Amino acid sequence: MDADYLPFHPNPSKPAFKAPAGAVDAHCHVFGPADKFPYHPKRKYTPCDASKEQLFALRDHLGFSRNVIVQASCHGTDNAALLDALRTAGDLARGVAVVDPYITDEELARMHEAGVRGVRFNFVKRLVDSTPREVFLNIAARIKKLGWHIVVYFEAPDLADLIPFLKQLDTVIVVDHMGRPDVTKGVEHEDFQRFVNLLAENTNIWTKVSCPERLTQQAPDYSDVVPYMRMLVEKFPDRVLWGTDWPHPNMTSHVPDDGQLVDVIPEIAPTAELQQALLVDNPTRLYWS
Ligand SMILES: O=C(O)/C=C(\C=C(/O)C(=O)O)C(=O)O
Repeated sequence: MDADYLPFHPNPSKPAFKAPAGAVDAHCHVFGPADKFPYHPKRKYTPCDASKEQLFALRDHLGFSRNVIVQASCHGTDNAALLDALRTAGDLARGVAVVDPYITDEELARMHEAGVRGVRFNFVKRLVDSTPREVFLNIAARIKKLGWHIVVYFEAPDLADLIPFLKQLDTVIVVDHMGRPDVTKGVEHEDFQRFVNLLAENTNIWTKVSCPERLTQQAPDYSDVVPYMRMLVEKFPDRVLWGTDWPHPNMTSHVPDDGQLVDVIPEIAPTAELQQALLVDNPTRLYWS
């Protein structure tokens, strides 16, 4: 593992919040183990191993029922670790893969059979080299027949430039981590309002209200991120997802306590109805329908 990154919490607290039956951790990863599932040679970071067994034990510890496992850049387009975890979990997990344009229809079908229901387009420059937009459009066309959606990961300064591309995608689009707003600017700043307006004007665009641990300027207190998460839950209650982001790659400020992350949920989704939509109904509609 890269020396300057922190590992995941070895002993996360038991959350006080009781998740509703069927609750989904809709953004998490499996990494390695490297001796079985080596990391991609072109990766920009090397994480600590984080196994499917550890992920599923965390799911149970946090009182959740299901996972959506997302391919991370450290494994590139080698989805073997993801597919192995999906095949172990059966109906308790679904996946989001990263594919290249040369993938065969047979491999896509095998991924669907294993539980993959989307692909991820990563635009975060510290994580990946840039991919030509036409390559992504080609992949988007390839996955339509499978009914898959597209997860996108970008940082707030890149949003304005990405909007015309996003509008070319006629599937459901799920934005990771609220498009990573700069929480020092406030929810009314034009940058975050640009993101809010994008969802208001495009009902095919969803967002994960996740990663306060990455966005906060006052770790491990996440209160500066809660207003952003809550605004999106209240404005778009049927188009939000929540995830732990375990095992929290590339963290340097602190080691997030996954139990504490779960206990943020009632602050951002203050009613049982909002919690049901965020944790059960929305992920079920997108990944288990
Ligand atoms: O895990 C996350 O969602 C966030 C990060 C990494 C990735 O998503 C990835 O490597 O694909 C990050 O911000 O470093």
